[in-house]
Formats: sequence, structure tokens, C-alpha cells
Amino acid sequence: MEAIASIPVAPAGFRSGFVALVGRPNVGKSTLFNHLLGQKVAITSPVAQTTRNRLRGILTTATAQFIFVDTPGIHKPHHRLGEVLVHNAKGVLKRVDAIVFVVDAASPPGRGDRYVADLLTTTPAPVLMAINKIDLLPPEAREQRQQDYQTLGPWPAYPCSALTGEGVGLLQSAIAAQLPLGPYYYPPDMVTDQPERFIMAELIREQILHHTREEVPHSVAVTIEQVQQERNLTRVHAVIYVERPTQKAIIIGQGGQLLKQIGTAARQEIETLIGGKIYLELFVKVRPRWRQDRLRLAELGYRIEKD
Ligand SMILES: Nc1nc2c(ncn2[C@@H]2O[C@H](COP(=O)(O)OP(=O)(O)OP(=O)(O)O)[C@@H](O)[C@H]2O)c(=O)[nH]1
Repeated sequence: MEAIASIPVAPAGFRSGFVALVGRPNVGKSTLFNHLLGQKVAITSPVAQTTRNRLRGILTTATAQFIFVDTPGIHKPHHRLGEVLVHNAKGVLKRVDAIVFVVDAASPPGRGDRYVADLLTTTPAPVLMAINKIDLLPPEAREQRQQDYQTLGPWPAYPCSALTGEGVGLLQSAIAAQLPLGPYYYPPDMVTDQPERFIMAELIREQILHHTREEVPHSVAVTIEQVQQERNLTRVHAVIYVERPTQKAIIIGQGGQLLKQIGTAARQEIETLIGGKIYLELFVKVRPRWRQDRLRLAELGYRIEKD
């Protein structure tokens, strides 16, 4: 109840609502999400399908409150985890006030984009198209690329770069204009509704993705087993789950070198997150076929959400 008591009454004309970022994997949804929030909440990586659980990020300005929902990249599922991701992403689309359809300007529209565009033709919420990564295109090619993408649907398009920030302000104002008049749903200074533990686990997973190659990433899950507050130090005990002993060996590396690098990088990210000293203990465990198993998915925190 305390959190509710600290929510002020919104001024007249205030707009607020839920905004979904959707798009095929790797178009830059998480990067855009972080840029809009001005803070690192979602992890990003060059490996497709980095985003797993639904994450909410809150941005409050003088005139509006946006609750951004980052969805996993939508694509045709190949295994149980894939199905859960797509099911959850579809569910989100039915419940939001606005949808930002993110596409990648670096390449022309493809099947993945059309798959998403088709889903959006039946959603009730207004759709805006963010043509992301325009920094990768020479200025003279942008107009043509925008036209290519506008064949996907009748939605207004906003060229932008989540990396440099170009065009993101305009996109943000356009989203605000689509939100209904409404209250503060969260306290104005709140940035995410995810518990710190979840973000810690994601920051560790992010470093694993950065430090390993294709064969490992999708087989990794991270759980935070224990967080102990000591005088000037927070002790974090985390477990990295993989599916095969070979993956365990890769993550640990020769003489434990790679795990050490992952740990150091993740520790620094977590210290920035919580603003204090961390002692991070990482363990690697093998759990065969965890991605195929509903129960284990649930145990590791991948929820199947109801429509
Ligand atoms: N040059 C450039 N790269 C970008 C931009 N936005 C994102 N990227 C890069 O594109 C890659 C994918 O970005 P993510 O934000 O993880 O993509 P995503 O759509 O969330 O991916 P999934 O989690 O797979 O759905 C990363 O390497 C980003 O650094 C951009 O505006 N310009």
C-alpha cells in the first residue's frame, strides 16, 4: 500500500498507458526500450532472441507516463521455449494502448517483418512503425527504405536510431499523442516493475551472451539463489544453468578464465545497478533439456501468461 500512497494525482490533460514494442528478433527493440527509458533495463546482444521474460519500463515526463512492455522477438517457434515467447508476445498486443512496430532499416522488409505485420492488422491499438538503425544507412538511401517498409501496412513511420538517439524524441512525442488521458499508474520516479534480482540475473546472462559463441546462448538460464546484505557489501549467489556438459566447459573456460571474465563484467554492471559493492559468486550447473520441459521453464521463471 505504501507505493500507492506515494503516487501523486496527475495534472489535467495528463496522458498515460501501456506501449508494446514488437518486431522480429534483433531489430533493436531492447536497445530502443533502454534509450526511451534513459537507463539500462533490458539486456541487449547481437544474438537474436535475447529477450525472454516480459519486462516493463516506466517513463514519466511532465505530461505523460509511458509503461513500455518489451516483448520477445516474434518468430515461428522451433521448441517449447520459442512457443512460450511467441504466445506471450501475442497476448501483450491485445492489452496495450499503443504498439510500436520496430523494424531494421539496415535490410529491406523480410518474411519475419511480414509475419509481425499480419498480427498487427487485427490488434485494436494504434500502431506506429519505428524504422530503427538508420545510422547504418547513408542519408540518400533512407527515403527509399522508408517507402519499402511502408508497404507493410498503413502505419505512420518514424525513422530513428536507438543507438545514437536520432529520431527517438519524435517517436516518443508521437507515442504520447496516442495515449489516452489517464492517471499515474506508477510513482513518477519508478523505472521498472521488475525486482532487482531479475535484472541482476539478466545482467549475468547478458555477459554470458557477450562472452560465448552461438552454441551456448539459448541454452542458458540464470537464477539468483541468494542475496545477502553485509556492511559495505552485497553478496550475490547466482547459478547458471546449461543443457550439456560441453556448454558448462565452454562457459567455465580454460582454468576458469572465461567464467572469471563473465563474473567481473557482470559484477560491474550489477554494481552500477544497485550503486554499491558486490561480491558475485557464480556456479554453473547442467540441466539436460530444460527448454523442452514446462515445469523447469516455470521453475526458472519463464512464465506462460494467460490471454
Ligand atoms: N547500428 C545500430 N545498431 C543497433 C541499433 N539498435 C540496436 N542495434 C543493435 O542491434 C542488435 C540487436 O539489438 P537488441 O536491442 O538486442 O534487439 P531486440 O530486437 O531486442 O532482439 P531480441 O531480443 O532478439 O528480440 C544489438 O547488437 C544492438 O546493439 C541502432 O539503432 N543502430
